[in-house]
Amino acid sequence: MTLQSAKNTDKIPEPTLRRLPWYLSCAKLMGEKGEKFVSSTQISRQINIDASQIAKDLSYVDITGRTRVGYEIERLVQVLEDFLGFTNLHRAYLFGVGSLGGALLGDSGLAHFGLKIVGAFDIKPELLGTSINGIPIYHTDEFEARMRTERVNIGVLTVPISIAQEITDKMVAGGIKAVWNFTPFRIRVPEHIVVQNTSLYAHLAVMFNRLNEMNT
Ligand SMILES: NC(=O)c1ccc[n+]([C@@H]2O[C@H](COP(=O)([O-])OP(=O)(O)OC[C@H]3O[C@@H](n4cnc5c(N)ncnc54)[C@H](O)[C@@H]3O)[C@@H](O)[C@H]2O)c1
Repeated sequence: MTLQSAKNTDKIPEPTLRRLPWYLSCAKLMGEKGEKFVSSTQISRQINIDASQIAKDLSYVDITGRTRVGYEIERLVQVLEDFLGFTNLHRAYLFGVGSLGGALLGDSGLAHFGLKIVGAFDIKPELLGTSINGIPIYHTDEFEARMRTERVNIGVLTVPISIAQEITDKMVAGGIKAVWNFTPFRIRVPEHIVVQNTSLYAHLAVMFNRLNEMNT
């Protein structure tokens, strides 16, 4: 008997997509410890998410668990990495090499999650012609020309808020298909462009709120 044999073909919900990387990290860690199988109950204990929720989430990916033993770790890791798009590197450009943009360029972890930043753009003369973590920095005016020769479809936006829309428009006109927006500005894009807004501060607000709840 299998834990679940039929793959769920419904559109995958966003919360599920956000939880899958947690399962991946957990499975990897257990694999490194020499385990061969992992059950949803074991994952549940590690990351404090309901086991039935984990089994439901995993029904969206092409993996079948076995009663009592669970999922084969090696296969689970491979299937999740493929499903999440972490195995084929997505090429990206970054705009705005300031304190946040510079830190992102320095983060080799992004490549492990499938994002390879192949170039960055800024306007500060002292940055041009230099590189961070092997990633070259060019003048923003060079973007269109570079887009014609490099296959890049993601733009990471870390410019000042005042020019967030202007740079987004430039990216889209140049052929960028998805924008990872770190600015607090709600950028407007045509329908076929994917936007992911990310804010560290939003998580901070959740933490403060929970902290207050705990201490009242
Ligand atoms: N999402 C988050 O959690 C988070 C965290 C920190 C900062 N931010 C946002 O990220 C953005 C950058 O913040 P920061 O602290 O790194 O600012 P910063 O001032 O250190 O960096 C901005 C960089 O953009 C460059 N720039 C200016 N005009 C440009 C252009 N036309 N083309 C390319 N680059 C240009 C500047 O020269 C500078 O290097 C801001 O919008 C900020 O609000 C978001």
